[in-house]
Amino acid sequence: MQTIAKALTIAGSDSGGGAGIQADLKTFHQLGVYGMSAITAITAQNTLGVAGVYPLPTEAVSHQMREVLRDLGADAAKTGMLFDAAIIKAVSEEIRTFGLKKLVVDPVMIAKGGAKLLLDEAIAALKTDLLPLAEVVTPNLPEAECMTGMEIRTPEEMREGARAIHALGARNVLMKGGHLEGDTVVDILFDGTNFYELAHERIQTRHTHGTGCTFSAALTAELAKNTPLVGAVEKANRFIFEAIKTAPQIGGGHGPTNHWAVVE
Ligand SMILES: Nc1ncnc2c1ncn2[C@@H]1O[C@H](COP(=O)(O)OP(=O)(O)O)[C@@H](O)[C@H]1O
Ligand SMILES: Cc1ncc(COP(=O)(O)O)c(N)n1
Repeated sequence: MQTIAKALTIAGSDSGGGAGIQADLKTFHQLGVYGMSAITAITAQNTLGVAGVYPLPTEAVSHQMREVLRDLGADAAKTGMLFDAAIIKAVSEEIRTFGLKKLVVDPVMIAKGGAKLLLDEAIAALKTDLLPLAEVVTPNLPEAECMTGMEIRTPEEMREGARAIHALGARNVLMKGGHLEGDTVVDILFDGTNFYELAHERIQTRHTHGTGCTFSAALTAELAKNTPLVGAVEKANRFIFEAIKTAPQIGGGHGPTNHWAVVE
């Protein structure tokens, strides 16, 4: 009998359902992976923005991870919104204890509307505690700038930024290019030796809430299914493209993407 692949998301709850834990679980499910969660913070938000952030006690985060991992186990895991240094340290410790190898770190910092999902005091812990545990880290350009102190405005600067983030200890860096201008969106994967470019047409839309979460969840799901890294990144790239293209157009602001997207 074939056993089902399992993935764990360690992230914040988005009451609006388009980002965070909700986007991750929907994406895992759509890609045929059993989804589990450890919630770090509850946000009160919708497509117009984040109205409130309620972090959970550190022990509540560790406890969820321990209960899930000691019983069900996870073939891959991802982190999203972690909010503060204490949560990052607690999450890193559980990842080390359970020896989770296929870890995708989405270094969520600021929501599209501008709300802080990671405190400034947590950046150092993100770099020193969590990044060295990452199989892949998936920064967008502002996050990459924050982690490196570099200005990243061109594809060449994206490559330099990826090198600098790789030097912090992540085994692979997937630099997302959604924040650059142009008709084409280029994401760049760096494995420490080679660069791989993934390019697709830029879709003109305001419905991009949770794109980073959905992309990293798709990548995690593929890794859980044992898809090799480059193939997993390609599949996640196609999934987010299709999800943005067929977004359900709901809510008065930045609406969610289509978590029912189908890619071969
Ligand atoms: N307008 C768009 N058209 C097509 N793909 C997009 C668009 N915006 C983002 N993407 C894709 O969605 C993913 C997330 O991109 P990005 O916007 O850079 O990150 P974040 O959502 O973390 O800010 C990337 O893989 C990128 O290729
Ligand atoms: C709980 C939570 N986690 C992450 C995001 C980032 O969302 P986006 O990808 O739209 O910046 C969010 N808005 N809320």
